[in-house]
Amino acid sequence: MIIRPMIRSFHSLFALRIIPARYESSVKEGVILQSTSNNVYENLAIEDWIHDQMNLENKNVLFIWRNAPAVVIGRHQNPWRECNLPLMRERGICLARRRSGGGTVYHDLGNINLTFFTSRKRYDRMKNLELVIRALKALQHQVDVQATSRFDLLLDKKFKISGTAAKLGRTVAYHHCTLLCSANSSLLPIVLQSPYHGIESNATPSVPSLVKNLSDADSSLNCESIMDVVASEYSAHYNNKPHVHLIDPKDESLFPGISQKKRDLCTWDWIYGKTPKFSLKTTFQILYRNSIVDIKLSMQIKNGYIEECSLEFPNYWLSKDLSNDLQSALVGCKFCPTETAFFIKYLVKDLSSR
Ligand SMILES: Nc1ncnc2c1ncn2[C@@H]1O[C@H](COP(=O)(O)OC(=O)CCCC[C@@H]2CCSS2)[C@@H](O)[C@H]1O
Repeated sequence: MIIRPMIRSFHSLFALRIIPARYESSVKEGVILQSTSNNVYENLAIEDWIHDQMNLENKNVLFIWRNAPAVVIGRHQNPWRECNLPLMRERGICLARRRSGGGTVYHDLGNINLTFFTSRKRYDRMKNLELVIRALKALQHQVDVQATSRFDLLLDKKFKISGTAAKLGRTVAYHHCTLLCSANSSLLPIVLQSPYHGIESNATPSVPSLVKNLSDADSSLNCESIMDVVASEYSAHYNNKPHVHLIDPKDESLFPGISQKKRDLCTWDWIYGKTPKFSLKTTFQILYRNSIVDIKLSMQIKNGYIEECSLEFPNYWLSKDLSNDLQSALVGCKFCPTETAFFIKYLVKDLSSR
């Protein structure tokens, strides 16, 4: 039988200072927090806050959260190589860079995220995944879910339903994973396909897999029931009554400094600027006075800004001086392929007509 966890507001517990007194007394206790927000930056800010502010020497925390459509890249990844940014812009899908390493995943309300916070000493990804598997089996005992050596969860030995990443601090650690319940599985591979070619970089590449939703295996495996059963299993592990504390990541009184953490995660400098240095080599064509002109472009991009740029045109078409002017106009600009291509086409036409 599944015991539905009791859902409480976390606010009163903190206000009464019950949390520090009670939960810091024993490692045997696990606190379950569930976000009331579907904003990816707010939820990632909660992870940062817990990581930076909570003393996890004697307690563990499970944070349960879901986001509106978003693509979440790893700390050391290149967004231009990992996803379809123009399509995401068109569909209003957010891009977020998380603090943990690893590959790129797609989130929407059909995807659950689970963050297991512990002291660094107690960090154990396999134990957490085993807990998730026990929870899924409690809902549907025939479901075939197994953990792999790279900490993915596979359904029927073939389809990925969960990806893992982690952040190890000096004293605190967290392991977070996704769980695909009823996400938009036709949009997922399209959004994670970059339209750009010619990017060379040492950034962490993602490892694409065939994915499937748990609800396709059995309709009882929906987001609500899975969040409940994971919470119950987590509580059972600590012999606690299952209590899920609802938290609002906008609540500065509960999480002092959280708004700044969210702002940091939303900045261009974090999302794009943290991309490891990379180069782009490409060719493109522009139509000018009824003829097609081939242009070769080569760039070095550092911290998201164009550091070096070289453009090759047919000599008869644009003088060396004008071509140099164009290259230096691009150096120092933020790298944005759509804007950069537009800018080059516009300036090239302008310069060549002089
Ligand atoms: N939501 C989701 N769940 C599982 N697998 C996914 C998902 N989205 C995409 N994918 C598949 O995984 C690969 C990338 O696998 P790869 O192994 O490269 O990366 C990961 O798994 C990272 C997991 C990060 C989990 C964090 C938890 C909270 S915030 S994000 C991608 O190309 C798809 O094929």
